[in-house]
Amino acid sequence: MSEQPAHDSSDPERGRSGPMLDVSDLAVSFGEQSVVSSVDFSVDRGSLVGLVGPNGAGKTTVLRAVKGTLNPDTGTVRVDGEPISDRSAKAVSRLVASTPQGTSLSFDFSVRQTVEMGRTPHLGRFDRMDDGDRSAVETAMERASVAKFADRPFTSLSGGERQRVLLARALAQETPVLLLDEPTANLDINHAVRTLELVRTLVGDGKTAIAAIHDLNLAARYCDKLVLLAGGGICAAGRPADVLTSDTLRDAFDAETLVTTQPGTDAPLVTPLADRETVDRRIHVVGTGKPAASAVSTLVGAGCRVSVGVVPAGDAAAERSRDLDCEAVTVPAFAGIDDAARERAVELAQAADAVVIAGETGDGNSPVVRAGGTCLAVETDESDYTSTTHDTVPLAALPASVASLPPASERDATLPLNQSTTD
Ligand SMILES: Nc1ncnc2c1ncn2[C@@H]1O[C@H](COP(=O)(O)OP(=O)(O)OP(=O)(O)O)[C@@H](O)[C@H]1O
Repeated sequence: MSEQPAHDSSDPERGRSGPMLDVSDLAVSFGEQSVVSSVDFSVDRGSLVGLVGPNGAGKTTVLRAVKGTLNPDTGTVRVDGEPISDRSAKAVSRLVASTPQGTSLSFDFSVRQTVEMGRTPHLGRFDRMDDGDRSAVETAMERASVAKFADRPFTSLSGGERQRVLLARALAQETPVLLLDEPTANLDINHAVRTLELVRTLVGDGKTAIAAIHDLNLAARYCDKLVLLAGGGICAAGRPADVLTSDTLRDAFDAETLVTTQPGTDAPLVTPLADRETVDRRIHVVGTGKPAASAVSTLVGAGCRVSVGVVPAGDAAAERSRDLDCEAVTVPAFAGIDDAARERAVELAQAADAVVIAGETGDGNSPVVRAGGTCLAVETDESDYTSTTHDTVPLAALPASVASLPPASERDATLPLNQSTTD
C-alpha cells in the first residue's frame, strides 16, 4: 500500500500561487573554494528551466542544493513555498526526483528493479508495492522507452540506455518537481530529442523541471528559461534568446560564437566559431541573400577577416555582416549603386586576399562589384549559382580553398584587378 504523494502536480485544487521552486541567495563552497554565490532564480509551475554554463560552473552543485543533498553556506530553496530544510528527506523525495549526471552506478539489479526504487518514497518501511506502484513503474518504463530492457541487468546497458533507465526511475517517483543533470549527455540525437520532448510533455502536464544541459541549442529549443552559470554565479538568466547572445557566451565560455535562429522556431542557434587565427586571410564577399550570408559566416568561422558589398541595406548578407562585426558596403534597397559605395567596395576587394562570389551578383540593377585577382565562386544549398569564369567550390570547402590561396602580399603585382561594375 502506497503512502499518498506529498503533492499531486495535476491537482487543480492546490492552486498555490508563486513559483513552484525558488532559490534565493544560494552560496556553496567546498572548503576554502567558493563555487557559487548570490544565486537567485525561480521556476514557474509547469515550466522547464535549463541550467547552462561551462564545465565546473556549478550546475550540479546547484542541483544538489535544490535537491537538499548538499547544505549550502547561505540561501534558501523553497519548493511550493516551503523551505526544503523544513521538510524531512522523505517528504522532499516525494516532491523532488532527480537523475544523476553519471551512469556508472554499479547496480546489481535489473532495469525493472532499478525503476522500482523510484517508488521507495511512497512506501512505508514494511510496505510492498501494490498495483498502483507497479503501474507507475510500467508507465515510467514505457515513457522513457526502456520497457524492452526491463529484465536485463542495469550494468549490461549502454551509457545512453542507463541514462533513460535513471530517467524512468525518476518518473516512477511521481514527483511534481524533476531535476535532470545532463539528461541527454550520452544520448544519440534521436534519443536526446525524444527525452527532451518527453520532459516537455511532462511539463505540459504540470511538472516543474530544471535540467543542466550542455548542448546550448537543445537547451534553447526546449527550455522556457535559461540560467547561465559562470564565474561563480549567475551570468545571465531569462528567455533563451536573451541569454544566448554572442556577448554573454563570450563572457561565460570565453568562446566566439555565431548566434542565429533555429529553422522553424525563434529559438537561438549557437554555432561555435573556430579560432579566428585559423585561416588568416582577408576576403571580400560579393553577392546577396542567404548564399552570401552563409559564405560570410563560414569565412568568419574559419578565422578570416571578411567584408561584403555592395549589398542592399537589410539584405541577409548585410545583417549577418553586422552580427559578425564585418564591414558591409550597403546602399538603400532598390537604389542604384552610388559612387561612394562602388569605390569603397572596390577598395575592399582590392585589399582582399581573395574575392568570393556567392549567389546573385547582379542582374542589371543589382549591386555588384567584380574584381579580378583571386576570385572564387561558391556553391551553397540556397543557390545553384556556378561560375564559368571562376573556380567554383562547395561552401564547406571554402575555408580550405581560401587558405590555399596566396595572400595578396605575395600576389603577382602585375595581376590586373578588374573594377568593372557589371558581371
Ligand atoms: N565534493 C566536492 N569537493 C570539492 N570540490 C567540488 C566537489 N563537488 C564539486 N566540486 C567543485 O565545484 C565546482 C563545480 O562543480 P560542478 O560539478 O557543480 O560543476 P558543473 O557546472 O556541473 O560542471 P560540468 O559541466 O563539468 O558537469 C568544480 O570546480 C568542482 O571541482
